[in-house]
Amino acid sequence: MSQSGIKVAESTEKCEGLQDELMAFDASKTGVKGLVDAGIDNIPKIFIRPADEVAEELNYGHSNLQVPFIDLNGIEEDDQRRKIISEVKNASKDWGFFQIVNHGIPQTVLDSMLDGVCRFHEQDAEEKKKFYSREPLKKMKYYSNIDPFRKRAIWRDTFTISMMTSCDIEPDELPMVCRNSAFEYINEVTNLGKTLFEVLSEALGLKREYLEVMECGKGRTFTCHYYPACPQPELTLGTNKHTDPSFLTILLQDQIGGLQVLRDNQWIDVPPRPGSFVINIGDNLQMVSNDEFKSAWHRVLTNKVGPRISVACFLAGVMNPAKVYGPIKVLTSEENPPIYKDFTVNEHLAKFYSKPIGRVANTNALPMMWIWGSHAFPFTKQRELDLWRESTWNMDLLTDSIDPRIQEWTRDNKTICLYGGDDINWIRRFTTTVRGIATTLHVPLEMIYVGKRNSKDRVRRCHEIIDTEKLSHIFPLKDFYDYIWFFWVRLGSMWNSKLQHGMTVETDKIMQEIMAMLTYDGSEQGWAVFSRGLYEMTKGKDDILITVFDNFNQWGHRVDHPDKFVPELDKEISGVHPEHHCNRLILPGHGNIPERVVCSECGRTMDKFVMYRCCTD
Ligand SMILES: O=C(O)CCC(=O)C(=O)O
Ligand SMILES: [Fe+2]
Repeated sequence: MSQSGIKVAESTEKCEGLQDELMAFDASKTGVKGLVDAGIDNIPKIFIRPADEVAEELNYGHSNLQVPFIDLNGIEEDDQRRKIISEVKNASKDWGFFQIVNHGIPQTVLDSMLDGVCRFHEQDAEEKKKFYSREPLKKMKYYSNIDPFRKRAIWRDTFTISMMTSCDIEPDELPMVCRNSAFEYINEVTNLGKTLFEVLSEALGLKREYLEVMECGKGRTFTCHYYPACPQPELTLGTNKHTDPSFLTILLQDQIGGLQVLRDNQWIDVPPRPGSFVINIGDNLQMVSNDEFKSAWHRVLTNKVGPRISVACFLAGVMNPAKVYGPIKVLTSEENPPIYKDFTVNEHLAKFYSKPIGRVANTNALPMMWIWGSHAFPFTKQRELDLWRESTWNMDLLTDSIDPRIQEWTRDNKTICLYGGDDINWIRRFTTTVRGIATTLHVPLEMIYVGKRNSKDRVRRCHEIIDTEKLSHIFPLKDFYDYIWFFWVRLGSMWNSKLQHGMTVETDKIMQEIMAMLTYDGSEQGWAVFSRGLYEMTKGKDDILITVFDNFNQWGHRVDHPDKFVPELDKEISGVHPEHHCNRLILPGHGNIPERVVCSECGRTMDKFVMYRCCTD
């Protein structure tokens, strides 16, 4: 593993000409299952692995060694627990992989989960297509794993239940075909995760609750794979070898087989064993344990028989609000200094998705996905530059698919107001005034609150009040913080992406706008952005907006058509010159920090300070 904690699998084959085919396959939304149902005998080119990758795979040997098999029976009895802890410790150090039985989850729960996943993938294609998506905020999505960051399609379809940023899921959020089985499975495996983290903590010589207190078990994703039988498995081989970007992975596999772990350059089968789970240490646990535990390479071979079904539960740690993890202090010493830098779950995921499987690696693959969604394909530096060239600063770029209502309002050419801050008195005054003016001027206005980063409790209270007093639209109350997080993470990604391409606030208009948004968020004040459809935009802060709207009588008469509202407002806002302003741009300390930044409003070089903060409110 490199210092950044990323393991890299390289291949040199180029794959020009496949992109269109990959895109068409993705657009069909029927996945590999769709191809098999259509009765193909020869697998499409997009699945055929290049010669050098095949050669590389053939370089490894195969061994009949046995993956450690650990019986958890009696885990609460002292003697037995000591034995289990010692077995888990050895397996985690030497292998990073082990299988467990007698974990306490009834066989019926495991069987129903596998059945439910099978039903999901084998349901009517039209029904399944409704879930086809890669949107980060979607809790439930299905996609065929043309892993969008790589260049070859993988012979499998996947359905994920994501609790990366929020903790809970309600049964009615799960698809009908597997609702009860999935809900029960999620709860059982979550508890098993707690038990395993306790054992792993003790295996590291730490207090039983250590890893749980570090919240390693948060940020869960249940990834439900379906590997159809393949007519030519020798041409596609299987999934790329990889390590998991999690703390821990709890995997349930059916009886087909195909999973292998790499040890001393030899592939070793991880055989299906009824009633067992496969447990593997992820990259994050390797890093916080300072290499005491290993995150092992593994892969799944494609098979002539199938379908093979597996469910991987990734326990990835806290993503929102970003939590910084690093080698656990008591596990390091002068003789054993920290091998890894501090990291956030997001940063590590971004690195994971930018591993160069093809020749061209782009460390920005995940941020690109966040900014442009699937348009970012094939995630190269060149594509990133082209996308920036094509982008203009408008509501679409600012909000993308965060909330479908915003897209609808944009299409309907409505005037949209996005506003933020966490001062409820300002919010009350601002929303009431602006709505009153819009009514007077017959401007079709939709206002939506986008809150403030790092102010979860105050923003929650604002949300509740805005909702009760019907001041404006809000993001869905239950998951509001996920939406707010994503809104700001996207803006942060845009900033970093521009910075990496050498663009600066002085020369780049979009960067000025992004910076203005980030400085609004860094201030204690309220702010708002107005746009008419995809056309004009204007924005302003707290006191400037209040001044402009208080003076409405002096300029309102010029708005003789709803389309003139935003341009006239813009003129007014630009005419107000506050006597004093001080902008603050707050960037995360572990990201890309530019040497020099100029204020997007006055052009002066900004002073740089270092801030440490212990909490998010
Ligand atoms: O399907 C499997 O057995 C393993 C899948 C896997 O490695 C993964 O999803 O990361
Ligand atoms: Fe994996």
